[in-house]
Amino acid sequence: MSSTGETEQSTSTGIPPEQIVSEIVQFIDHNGEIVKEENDQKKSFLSCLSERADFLTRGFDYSVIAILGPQSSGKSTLLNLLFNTKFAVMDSVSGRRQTTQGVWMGIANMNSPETYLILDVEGTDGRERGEDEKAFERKTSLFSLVLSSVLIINMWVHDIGRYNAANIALLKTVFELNLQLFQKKSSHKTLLLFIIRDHDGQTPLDQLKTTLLQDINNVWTELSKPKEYVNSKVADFFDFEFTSLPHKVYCPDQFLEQASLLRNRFLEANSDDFIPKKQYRHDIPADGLYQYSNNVWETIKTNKDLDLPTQKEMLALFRCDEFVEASYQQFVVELKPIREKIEKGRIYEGFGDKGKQLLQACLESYDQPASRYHADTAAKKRSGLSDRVLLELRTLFNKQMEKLYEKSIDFYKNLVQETVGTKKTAESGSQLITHYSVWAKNVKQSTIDYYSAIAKDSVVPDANWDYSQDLQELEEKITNELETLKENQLNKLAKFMRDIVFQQIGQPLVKITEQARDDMWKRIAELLSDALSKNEIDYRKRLQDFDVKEETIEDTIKTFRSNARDQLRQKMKERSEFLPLRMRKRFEECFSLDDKKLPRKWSKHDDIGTIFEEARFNAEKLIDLFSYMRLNEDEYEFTFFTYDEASGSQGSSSQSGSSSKSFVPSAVIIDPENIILSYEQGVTLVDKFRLDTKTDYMNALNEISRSASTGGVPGYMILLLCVLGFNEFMAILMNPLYLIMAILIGTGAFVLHKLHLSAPFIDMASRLLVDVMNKIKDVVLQVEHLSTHHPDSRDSIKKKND
Ligand SMILES: Nc1nc2c(ncn2[C@@H]2O[C@H](COP(=O)(O)OP(=O)(O)OP(=O)(O)O)[C@@H](O)[C@H]2O)c(=O)[nH]1
Repeated sequence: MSSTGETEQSTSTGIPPEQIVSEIVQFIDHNGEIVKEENDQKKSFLSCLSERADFLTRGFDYSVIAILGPQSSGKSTLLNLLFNTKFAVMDSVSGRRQTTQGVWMGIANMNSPETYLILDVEGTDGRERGEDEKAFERKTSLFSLVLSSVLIINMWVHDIGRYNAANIALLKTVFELNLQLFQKKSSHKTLLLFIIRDHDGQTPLDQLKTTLLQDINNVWTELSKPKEYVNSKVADFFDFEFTSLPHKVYCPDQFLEQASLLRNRFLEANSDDFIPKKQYRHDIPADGLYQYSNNVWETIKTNKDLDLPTQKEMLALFRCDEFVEASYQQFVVELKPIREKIEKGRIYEGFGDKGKQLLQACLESYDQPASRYHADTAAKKRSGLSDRVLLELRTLFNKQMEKLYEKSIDFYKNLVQETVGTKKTAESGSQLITHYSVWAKNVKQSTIDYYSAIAKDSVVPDANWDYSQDLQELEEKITNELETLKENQLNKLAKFMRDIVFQQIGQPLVKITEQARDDMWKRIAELLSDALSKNEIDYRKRLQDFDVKEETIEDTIKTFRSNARDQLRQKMKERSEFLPLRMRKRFEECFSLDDKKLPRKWSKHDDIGTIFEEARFNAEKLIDLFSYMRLNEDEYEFTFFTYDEASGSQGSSSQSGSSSKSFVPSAVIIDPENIILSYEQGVTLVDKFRLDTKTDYMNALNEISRSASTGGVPGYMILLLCVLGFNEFMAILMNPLYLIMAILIGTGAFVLHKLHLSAPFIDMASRLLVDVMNKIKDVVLQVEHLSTHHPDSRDSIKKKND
């Protein structure tokens, strides 16, 4: 019969077929190979287990029960009855032959809180295997012994007392193998449950039990034991239980009844006669059983020395790696949103605590299954997992720290910005930080505090991550930034103080320069000195706020004074740009206005030359005044430009008027720093000014000559004109042409008079007349000159005139 014979089993158990769960799988096949799904097209133990979460989550809370015994001794029948499994049972009609091949496994389906994994092992003493029988029997027996906590020894009643019977050989094998295992150190006893089949009751069970125990002891005594176990007893390693079942065929009802009673002993954990007590259980977690079974069988198969602790370690290594991976993946998923936030350049607040939480969750999820495995191995793997998680967290921590560094710099910049205002106003220099050194100290501390708080918050507790170097770098950076800012602020303060001084002296300076009195420099020097002294106190106080050394303060004040001088020179240069206008004004005040400050009316009695020269001198004096800065008392009387009466060729000689004086630089050694207008600029000014005033001089002359020529006509001359001109008057009246011309001229004169244009017209006409007269005069003089020096030519002229 094949291994899938199900029909007979379901009927023989008496359990309704629908309640039977057909979860039996071949773990080791007839050839001693572990059944793998892909090879055999059969369901493997692995895939069967993977569908049984209820079993996998049992941890240590399950028992493995295996059955050993002669072939066709009703092992599968019994297992199915006890555990509601569906192991294949031989069809008795087809004869006694091997049904169970290799090792089958199934999970008990008993409607009980207890969980059993049942191993149905190929019968011993079978005809099918032949020569290899002993070897295979040893291997499967060893495999069953390693895995199971309860080992059922199934035996025929008639085999008891027969020392050569198969059951004795089986016991010997089991004991030998057990010693082999115990040499490698074991932890608990295994229960050997003897089930005597076809017990007809003729020999009481107790007697059978005694016989069996005798046999057991004999076998144990005869065993060649390792040194350390020479004096050991079989009871040191095994507990024994004995029970019997009636003949299944002859007494089916009693058989089922007894089987049912036996079944009950697997249901109630609290009952005294409960068979698979906890103390017999192995320390292999349910979820590692498959891997462990695999390892054990592979080791047995290859005839290697079976070292159970090593097997457990190997299992732990394998399983713990799986748990590590599963826990780590879970950690990666939970870390994802945090990672994304940090990688986007944002700060994750409370990173440290969150990290610790994730680490703990990860380790807890690992510990739960891993704690059931080999403790040292599980601990090592746990430590590896912890390191891996911490490394990942550390990478993110480093990124967060980089960002935090940048953020701290921004934080610092914001603090600066808040104090100095917007960039625009800061650049314009209007914003000065008061009490700088105190402020800077606070800003630095706030930035450090900001960094430290988040950094501390980002360290996973107990991770021992150090950020002190970064913090030190930040401190240095902020110190440097503050130094630069301090320089900047000092420069701004210097400018501010300079501006204050010039704001204060600005208006008075304009007034003084406009007045341009001879004591102009004395007044400017006093003005500047007052302003400097007044502001110096404030400046010193402000400098002290910057926590600068005393000598630096002194140097700064010196620079402040010297810069003020420079700026004054600059201001004076600006003021000197209006010099031509001021000179013109000064000249006109003197030349064009009389003593009563009324427009001057030139008469032939006026000494134009002297007045003109005096007016020009007064105006040109301004060039000297504005050309050189005189702030010291001994410099007030100093002249930079002066008149050189002797020289007519150098510098700017007078081109009009009566003066031939030149305007030249003083021979005194001067400080070039104080020069406002250079000599060349002065000469250019003089030249332009003199050219400009030449017209004034000419106009004055013209005005005098005009007034001389336009004096009143005497009355007698008018009477004489009437008497002598009577004929011409009448001729005009009589001649229409003359009359019209006279009317036209008369009308023109009347219109000019009415429009008040007669004076300009006369002025123009008289000028024209004077010009013509002058020209005629020049021609006459030239002719005279020629005639005096060249008589011939005079003769020739005379001749010509003749
Ligand atoms: N005499 C007797 N026969 C039984 C008993 N239990 C089962 N059988 C019969 O014995 C035959 C073999 O039963 P299995 O349960 O297949 O025996 P097995 O030990 O599992 O057989 P293998 O797996 O091949 O070693 C079947 O025909 C059963 O009906 C029993 O208690 N006494």
